[in-house]
Amino acid sequence: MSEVDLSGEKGWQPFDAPALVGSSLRFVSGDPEGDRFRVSYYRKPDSALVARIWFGPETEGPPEHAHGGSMAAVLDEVLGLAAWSAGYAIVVANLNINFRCLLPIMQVVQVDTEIVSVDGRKVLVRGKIWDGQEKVYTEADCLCIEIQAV
Ligand SMILES: CCCCCCCCCCCC(=O)SCCNC(=O)CCNC(=O)[C@H](O)C(C)(C)COP(=O)(O)OP(=O)(O)OC[C@H]1O[C@@H](n2cnc3c(N)ncnc32)[C@H](O)[C@@H]1OP(=O)(O)O
Repeated sequence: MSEVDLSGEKGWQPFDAPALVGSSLRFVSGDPEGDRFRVSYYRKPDSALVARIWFGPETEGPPEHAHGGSMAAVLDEVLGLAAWSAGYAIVVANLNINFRCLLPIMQVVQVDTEIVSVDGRKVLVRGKIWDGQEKVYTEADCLCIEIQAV
């Protein structure tokens, strides 16, 4: 497979997910040379977590487009990690996804995240998979629940 450019934008700081949550998180980001997902995480200057993600041929659902479950897996990981990176040790309790447009595979897209609210143990994270310019493929609200860190 050819080189995939997952570089971030000026001012984004690389974010080391395994250093924060451990090496168990391999389903989406565990095979950086593979044919499924390739992922790089960053923090923006406002410290929001952002990801650059390549959906490889093994994520295919509709011909030449990403399987909905592959997008769900990405959103589960990235939005959950956004809560962790903001200081909340959580698991995801509810993930509500709207698929807006078919997402072509074999291209790099971006996941942006935002911590919307914190209410006791409940942390609501919102995110989207988009082209980084204007085209939104998928939007999600993710309810995370704080747990005792393991
Ligand atoms: C570990 C290292 C990882 C390290 C890796 C971290 C990376 C993160 C990215 C990966 C994320 C995942 O995939 S995690 C894997 C997928 N997720 C799971 O398998 C989670 C399975 N579910 C659970 O374990 C449990 O249901 C919990 C922990 C989420 C909640 O159980 P609990 O601790 O008993 O809390 P509970 O009292 O039920 O709920 C607390 C409050 O949240 C509300 N609440 C709970 N669930 C829901 C819900 N689905 N929808 C609405 N509201 C809900 C309750 O009403 C309550 O509100 P109130 O009465 O207080 O108002």
